[in-house]
Amino acid sequence: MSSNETPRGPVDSSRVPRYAGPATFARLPRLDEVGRADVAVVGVPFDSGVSYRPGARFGGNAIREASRLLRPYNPAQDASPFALAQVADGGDIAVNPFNINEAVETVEAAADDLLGTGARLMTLGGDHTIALPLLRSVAKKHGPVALLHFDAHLDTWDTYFGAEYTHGTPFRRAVEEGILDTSALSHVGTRGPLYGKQDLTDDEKMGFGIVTSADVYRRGADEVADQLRQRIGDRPLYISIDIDCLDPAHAPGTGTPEAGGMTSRELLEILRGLASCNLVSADVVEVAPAYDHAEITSVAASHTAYELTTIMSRQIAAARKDSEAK
Ligand SMILES: N=C(N)NCCCC(=O)O
Ligand SMILES: [Zn+2]
Ligand SMILES: [Zn+2]
Repeated sequence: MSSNETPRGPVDSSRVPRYAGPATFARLPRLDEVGRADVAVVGVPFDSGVSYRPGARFGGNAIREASRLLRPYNPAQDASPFALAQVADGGDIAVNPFNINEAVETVEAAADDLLGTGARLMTLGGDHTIALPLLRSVAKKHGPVALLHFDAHLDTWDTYFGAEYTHGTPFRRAVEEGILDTSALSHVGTRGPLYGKQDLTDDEKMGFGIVTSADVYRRGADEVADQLRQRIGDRPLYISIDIDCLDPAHAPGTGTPEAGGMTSRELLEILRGLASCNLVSADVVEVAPAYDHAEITSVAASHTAYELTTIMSRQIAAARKDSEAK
């Protein structure tokens, strides 16, 4: 979209019932209908990297279905994300479910193509394995990025059954590959049993800071967001959100649930507190709808993606305004 074109927004739900027609994210146009997008929402139906319950391959479409009720104005950020920038649904990246290495390559190549058009990515997973190829692609464009990782788990383990690419290992690979800015790495929402204390020592050596789920409860969302914002500064930021960062009460539909998690309100409030960060792309992963009830998890995931999309749209609009003023 050039600067003077009006973005094409969602279907008007006061004219076409919101439950009618095929679901795109937030009832937005498809990418092929608008040509190019400032923010491309893409699904990655891949769950061959999971260690426990499968089913996240259906997560992207469940989030799209649950996103039918999103409305165009976001009062929490005082912004209309789909009017500020062209946001469009780029459909799914077709990845090989039988060959993880090939799937990882396919995700990276598809992300390269989309980022090459100038779009930022809002990816709907899929299991957490896919964060690695997404980060590789983002780092090709921006250099090593700051990472904010919301998850019950560290996902910095080494291997499972000898496999390097799994949903428990993407961030160790990313650190090894030098694609993360190790001065600004944080996990948020971490909790639950580990294999040993060494897991934490290794993680700290990689450069991660940890805000546990109990820290969020004790200190509150605003203080946590302030601390994270200071650590991130103006570095290019990637946010990866494993929906299991939420308590199973708020996100039962996921593959490796852990008790004692954040509420969806806490997650959304922390994200809103990060609105001034330079968010270059983001993912929401690990929604496994077969374990969900009443779309609890996919509704939470759709609102999470909506906040992230709003942050990106606001920044795109602000950058456009800046460059027009010059
Ligand atoms: N990324 C997610 N959701 N889970 C990782 C769990 C790895 C394990 O089974 O130890
Ligand atoms: Zn997790
Ligand atoms: Zn994870």
